[in-house]
Amino acid sequence: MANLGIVIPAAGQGKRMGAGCNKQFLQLKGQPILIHAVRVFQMSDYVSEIVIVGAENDLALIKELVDHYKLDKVVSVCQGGAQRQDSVRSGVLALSPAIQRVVVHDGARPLLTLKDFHRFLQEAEGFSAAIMGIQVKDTIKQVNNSGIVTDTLPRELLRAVQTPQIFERNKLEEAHMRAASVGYYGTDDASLLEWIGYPVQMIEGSLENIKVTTPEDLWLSERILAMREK
Ligand SMILES: Nc1ccn([C@@H]2O[C@H](COP(=O)(O)OP(=O)(O)OP(=O)(O)O)[C@@H](O)[C@H]2O)c(=O)n1
Ligand SMILES: C[C@](O)(CO)[C@H](O)COP(=O)(O)O
Repeated sequence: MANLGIVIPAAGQGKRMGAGCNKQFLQLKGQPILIHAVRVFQMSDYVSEIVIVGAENDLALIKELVDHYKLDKVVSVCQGGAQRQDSVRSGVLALSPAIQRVVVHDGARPLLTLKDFHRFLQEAEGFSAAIMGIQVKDTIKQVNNSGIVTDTLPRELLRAVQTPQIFERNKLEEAHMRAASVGYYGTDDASLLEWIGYPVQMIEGSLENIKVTTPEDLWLSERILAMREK
């Protein structure tokens, strides 16, 4: 399980947050969201290196934060691309050749605990690709372009997918390269392996491991952190 490489995509624009800056620099309990997201991997004995992928204009600030918070497992802060997938691809290529297993985790998911990460690693052992996801609580319907419901999907088979996602490095690289060569885009990394036909194992995630996407997620994140302090 040791010798893991971590890729943190953090090169988004945070448009849905509407903060006028990259949402990952907004503070949660006095520290940037991005730092919360990275720290869990800095603390894990299974992790040997971390790559953070940032937007061109954010690279200097990310490097300053890495120094300030003494994140000495961060081996590279590299430039991302137009889509999340382009950013992850750059990050994977920046890992050192010794890394055989890669974990991808959104820079906008600051609430993953070390305990949940280690449980995930344990349950992912033996699988070439595994992802965190949670059972959906609502009924999910499919609609057409006019908003007419075309299907009610079987809820027991549905999962809302999170990160971390773990992969054998050669399969992740292959999937990213093949997708890039034909311009195929997926909303997560696992979908690229699924597209090729590789199996991906689902592992139970955590309700608290939310992605900070819209302003109410910030409020919820503060509440979750406050609850953990009790
Ligand atoms: N070109 C991109 C787009 C997204 N991300 C990262 O992927 C994660 C998940 O993306 P999301 O929450 O959608 O972030 P944004 O793209 O910043 O949000 P929005 O779509 O609202 O602009 C974030 O950590 C984000 O920084 C990235 O590295 N490179
Ligand atoms: C990878 C992800 O966090 C899984 O839920 C999600 O798909 C990222 O999507 P986004 O549109 O870039 O937020």
